Amino acid sequence: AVTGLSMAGGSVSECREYLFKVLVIGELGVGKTSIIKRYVHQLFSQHYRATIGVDFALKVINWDSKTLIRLQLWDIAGQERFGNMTRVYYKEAVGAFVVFDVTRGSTFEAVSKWKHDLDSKVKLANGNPIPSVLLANKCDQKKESFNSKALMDSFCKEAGFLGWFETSAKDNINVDEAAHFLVESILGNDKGLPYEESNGDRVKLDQETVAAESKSGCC
Ligand SMILES: Nc1nc2c(ncn2[C@@H]2O[C@H](COP(=O)(O)OP(=O)(O)OP(=O)(O)O)[C@@H](O)[C@H]2O)c(=O)[nH]1
Ligand SMILES: [Mg+2]
Repeated sequence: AVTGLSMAGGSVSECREYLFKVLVIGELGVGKTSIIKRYVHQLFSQHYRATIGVDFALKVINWDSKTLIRLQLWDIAGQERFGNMTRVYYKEAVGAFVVFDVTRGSTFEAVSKWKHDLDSKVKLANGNPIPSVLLANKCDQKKESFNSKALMDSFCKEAGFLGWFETSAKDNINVDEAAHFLVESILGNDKGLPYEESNGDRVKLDQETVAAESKSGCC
């Protein structure tokens, strides 16, 4: 199962491996856990079980022939509601999704608070806010209060989001696209990040995980 990596032989040293900690935040029940489950495991469940505290998931991405990205997704319970623990959870994150539910206007109104909580508690090494993307989730459903595209664009610009996507964890709409967009922005900020590691020993250590979680090895 590890042929992809073993065969690479001498060229392994040309690979780059990144570990990116990415936060998923937003109000109770907006679909944070569901989006992650869809993205990482291609699964969806109608059943709602509130996350307690924080959960984790790992997505290994063969970004291109020379780049392997390990995306560590931090699924933070909506019931944390920008409390004291969020400071601990946000530590060293390099990107974030803020999620709201298009069927519940109140969850959109809370977006600014989550964004403010994020920006006040975590920053890039250069002092800039970490890249963040807004997700308007449950777009398979009837929208209660959902702004026009133009309004969403200007809201994002004002609030400091890099962009926004209408997503559905249920119907698998825009989940991969949103993740790709965020990772691209994070990679654009990569210079000097402490999380970058060149391949080498690290790859050997992680061989089994990589082989288990991705269809083909990096490089
Ligand atoms: N129709 C529809 N339902 C969704 C979608 N995403 C999530 N749900 C449902 O919404 C409910 C809440 O989803 P969760 O993913 O548990 O929400 P959460 O944001 O993790 O909630 P907390 O952990 O409490 O913060 C569940 O019943 C899901 O099945 C979606 O895209 N479409
Ligand atoms: Mg959850």
